[in-house]
Amino acid sequence: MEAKRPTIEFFFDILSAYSYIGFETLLSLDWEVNIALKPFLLFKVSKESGNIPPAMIKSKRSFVLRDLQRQAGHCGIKFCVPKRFPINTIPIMRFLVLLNETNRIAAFKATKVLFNLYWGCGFDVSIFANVVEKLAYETGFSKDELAGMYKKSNEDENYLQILDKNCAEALDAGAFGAPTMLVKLTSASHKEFFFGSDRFHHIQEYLESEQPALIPSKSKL
Ligand SMILES: N[C@@H](CCC(=O)N[C@@H](CS)C(=O)NCC(=O)O)C(=O)O
Repeated sequence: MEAKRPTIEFFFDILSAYSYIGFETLLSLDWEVNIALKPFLLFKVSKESGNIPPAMIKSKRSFVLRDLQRQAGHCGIKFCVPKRFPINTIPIMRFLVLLNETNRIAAFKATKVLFNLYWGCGFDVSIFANVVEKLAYETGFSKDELAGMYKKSNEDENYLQILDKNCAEALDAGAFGAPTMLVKLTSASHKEFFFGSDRFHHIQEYLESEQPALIPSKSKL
């Protein structure tokens, strides 16, 4: 009988460079876990937790830029500073919510495309025309279908509500930034909170504490 798998809920915003690194790292791990995408809004989570975004503190901003370049290089992830930052990611995050509700695999592919276009190539992903072609190529949807989904996600308030619900869920669990990960072991009744793209070794130890067999022995972070 197959072992039940733990779940990692990945809370992210395309605006967040460390979420980009966290997403790429998470996808590269061959852990036997379920991954649930949880699009949320970094600004809302920062504000409502009383945090100050790192880019607003001068010394932190210059460190963060160097840190991101070093960390992306260390992980073998393409990185560049986008021409426009910050951008309004609400419309594109609403679109990812819709996709995630209707086609999980396409949501993973679209998230990868959007992170890569913004943090890997520097394109302004808040302009749908800049991203639709690449999204169509990677997800298999036509450009018209994607444009229809984008329109629907930004007209139907249900998708904003899901985005807000994801923010509230993360905040309730103690979130103050991104990426936030909530890990649910199969035997646990609670979700364990982790913050940052640089804490996968902690998550690994946590997962191994329950079912070491789900983590290949070569998977040392
Ligand atoms: N050390 C973490 C830093 C993550 C980070 O700084 N994330 C930003 C958003 S891109 C944030 O939410 N910062 C809030 C904070 O550091 O309090 C990592 O490597 O991932």
